[in-house]
Amino acid sequence: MTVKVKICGLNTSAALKAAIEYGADWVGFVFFSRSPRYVSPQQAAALWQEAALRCEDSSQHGMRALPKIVGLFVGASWQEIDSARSFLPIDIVQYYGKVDYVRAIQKQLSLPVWHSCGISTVDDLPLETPANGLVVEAKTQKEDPLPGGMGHSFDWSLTAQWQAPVPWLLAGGLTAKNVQTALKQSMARAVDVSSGVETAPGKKEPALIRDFIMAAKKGLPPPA
Ligand SMILES: O=C(O)c1ccccc1NCC(=O)[C@H](O)[C@H](O)COP(=O)(O)O
Repeated sequence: MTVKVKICGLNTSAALKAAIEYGADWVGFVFFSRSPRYVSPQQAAALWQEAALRCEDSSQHGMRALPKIVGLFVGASWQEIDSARSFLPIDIVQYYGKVDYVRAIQKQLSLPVWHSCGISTVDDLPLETPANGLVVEAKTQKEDPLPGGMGHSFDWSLTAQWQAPVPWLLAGGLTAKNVQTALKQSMARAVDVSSGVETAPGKKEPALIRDFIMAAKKGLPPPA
C-alpha cells in the first residue's frame, strides 16, 4: 500500500507543478488571510487552471492524474466556503474550528470535510467524529501565530495504537528526512506537509516537494 501525500499551502505555479508531477494525492490551498501561504480563491483557481491545462496537454505523455484539491479554512462559515467554491473546484474542505461547523459544511455543501485536531496526549485523539477525515498534528501553543503550518511535530508513537474512527493524515514538522521515521512510529498511511517543503515561511521549494513525495512514497517501513 502506497502512502498518500498532501502538499499544503501551494501558492506558486512551479510548486503546484512539482506537486502534480511527482504524484501528490492532494494539493492544499490556504484561505486563511493571516497565513504566509494565503492565496485568494481566485488566485488558487488561476494556478489550478494553468496546472490542469498543462496536465491535459501532457496526458498523452503519461503525465500523472490530477490530485484532489483541498481547501483549507479556519473558522469559516459554510457560506464563505461556498463562495470560494464558486471559483475553485474544491474536492475536500480541511477545517480548523468547532466540530458543529463540520456538520453544517457537510450538510449545506455536500462536501467531505477533514477536521484538524491538535494533540499532545493519547487522550486528545478522537474516538468518534462527524468528519470524513482527520488531520492530526501537534497542539498549538498560545504564542503560535497560526493554528497550523507551524512546523511543530509531536510524539508520533501516540497514534500507533489509535483506532481512528475515519481515515487520517499525520501532519506537523514533517520533512523528507524524517517522514519514514514518522510513518514507522505513527502507523500513519497518509501525510501532510507545508513548512517542511519551504525555504522560508510561505516560500515553497519545488525540489523539496519532489524530495518529500519521493521519501514518503518509497515504500512503507517494516513494522516496528
Ligand atoms: O499552512 C498554513 O499556513 C496554515 C495556516 C492556518 C491553519 C492551517 C495551516 N496549515 C495546515 C496544514 O494542513 C499544514 O500542512 C499542517 O499544519 C502541517 O504544517 P507543517 O508543520 O508546516 O508541515
